[in-house]
Amino acid sequence: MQESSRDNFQVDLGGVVDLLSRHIYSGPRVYVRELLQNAVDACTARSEQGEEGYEPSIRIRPVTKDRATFSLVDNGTGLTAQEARELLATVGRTSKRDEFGLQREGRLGQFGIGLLSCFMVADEITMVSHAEGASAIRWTGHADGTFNLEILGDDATDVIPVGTTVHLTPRPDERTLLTENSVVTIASNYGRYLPVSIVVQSEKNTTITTSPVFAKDTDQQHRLYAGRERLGKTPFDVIDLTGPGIEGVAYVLPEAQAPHMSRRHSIYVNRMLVSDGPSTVLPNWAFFVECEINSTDLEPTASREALMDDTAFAATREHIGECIKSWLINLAMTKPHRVREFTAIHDLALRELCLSDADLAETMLGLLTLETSRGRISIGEITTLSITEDVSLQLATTLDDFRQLNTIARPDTLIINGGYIHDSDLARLIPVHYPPLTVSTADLRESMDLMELPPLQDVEKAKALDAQVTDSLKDFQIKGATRVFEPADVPAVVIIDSKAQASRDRNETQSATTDRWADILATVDNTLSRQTANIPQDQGLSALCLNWNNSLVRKLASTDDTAVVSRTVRLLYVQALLSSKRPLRVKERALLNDSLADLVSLSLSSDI
Ligand SMILES: Nc1ncnc2c1ncn2[C@@H]1O[C@H](COP(=O)(O)OP(=O)(O)OP(=O)(O)O)[C@@H](O)[C@H]1O
Repeated sequence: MQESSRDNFQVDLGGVVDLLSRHIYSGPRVYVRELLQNAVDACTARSEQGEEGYEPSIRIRPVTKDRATFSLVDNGTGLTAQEARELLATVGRTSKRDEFGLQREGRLGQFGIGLLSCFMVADEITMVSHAEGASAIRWTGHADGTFNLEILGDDATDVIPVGTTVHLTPRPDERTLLTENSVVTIASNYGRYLPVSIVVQSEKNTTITTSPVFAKDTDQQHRLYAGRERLGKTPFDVIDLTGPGIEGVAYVLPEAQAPHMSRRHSIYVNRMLVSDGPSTVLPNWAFFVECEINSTDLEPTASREALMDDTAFAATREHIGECIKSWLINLAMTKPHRVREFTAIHDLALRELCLSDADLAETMLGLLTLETSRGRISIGEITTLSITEDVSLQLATTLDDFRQLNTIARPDTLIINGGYIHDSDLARLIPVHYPPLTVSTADLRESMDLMELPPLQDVEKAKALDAQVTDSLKDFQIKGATRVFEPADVPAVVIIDSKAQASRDRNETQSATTDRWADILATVDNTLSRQTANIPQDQGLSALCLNWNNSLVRKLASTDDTAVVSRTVRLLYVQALLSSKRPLRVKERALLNDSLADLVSLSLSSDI
């Protein structure tokens, strides 16, 4: 026969108390927060009873050289003996949840463990409490999981005001945390915006509570001042974040901010500080603000040091994002000069924002600037140019392509540099927000094909010159391609395709590195050369385009002295490389030196 029985789990109370008090919280300083929380909740409960003239208040008396005990006094509801037995002595039992297990509105606590945090600083917690109409009690809890409850007589009850006083006698190692300075600092940190007056009473009285910067009646001047206190500089502006279940401000940073640097955001729940550091409650792109918010919807975890990542969290995040975007749109509409200042400071953030939000892009895109073949101009100016001058917009997707295309751009084309972060994506938004404009991807080969050829009567001369260029520069795999382009004083431009560029880089590294690494690079280069061997030579895009408009080039085409042509071509190649801002490789530096030396000796021998 099978036997079965149902038993309760056995709980080692001392172990549970130790676990909860020492391991759920980040450190012992949170004992102040947990006591404040209980005191505020008790005052809130008493306020709800509608007693006339009731003024909630919390007073803290830190330890001093003459006072060995820390006390926190509230004039809240107090506890009856029955409640003390049930609520204080039962771990996990709380009065702050309703019959459905939901946290009561406006309460800070909900888990029934907060009081245990006091065991991090003291071995004993004593609570003297008096609830209206009941006898006062003295409850003492011990870290080993035991407690004493004493019901006080009428004489004592008569002189103890309604409310609760918690007494803690600190362990010597934690005493500092219960002295005046620490208590003021910790209480201000967590409780400065709490809705009940808190005063620390010691040699002097220090009022902890202050009106929150995000309170409805705080004017903008005061908010800017609070921002200066916090950031150390006056914020560019302060954005109001008030909405359903949330009150708050976002300080717009007055200086550029690296996107990867996380800012400190202070997040309060029911006016008690929960998180004071980087937070994902702000969208990633909002790295140009620092926030102070208070929510009635966000839910702290049991440690009260983090927030649950739930639907309220997502809604808060969305709300904050929307407020910041509306502020920007409003600024763009009403204060164009301010938005230009903002753009100058937080350019990168704005670029990211426009890419992630179509509404914002509709208003802000025109303000962003892009580098173009006509200099750095705003997208608004680019679109105006395109419409008024019938200029076609072409996007160079790499910096190198832009540099090359820039030199050969036709007057009816505007080349946009998409080589910097976000710029290609932003240029591609132009047709979306400014139809019917189009932006095509610029193609080096096509652009070269579109360049004008020399006039018919000069074609043969130009072809011969091209052959000489190809021969003079065969070591560099550059072919000659004489064309007609502006400006006439530029004799040559060099066009190098990305594969050729990669090979240039490998060759350079090969010549400057150790034998073993050079061997590896040589193998890579040979393999790649074999792979591209089937591509017809004339399809390679690396070319030196000589400018038939340039008198030196035309003179060169009429010279029979092949040595002079070869030297000049090599020099023109190096000059073109330098003016396209490409660094010279070892081989190219040698070529420059040799060509100059040749020219010097040529001119010396002609002098003799
Ligand atoms: N100062 C006080 N005045 C009246 N009742 C109190 C006071 N402090 C504690 N209590 C009672 O003791 C209960 C347990 O308190 P405890 O701090 O352990 O948990 P909690 O505040 O309910 O929840 P949490 O763990 O989230 O803080 C409370 O629910 C409350 O009913």
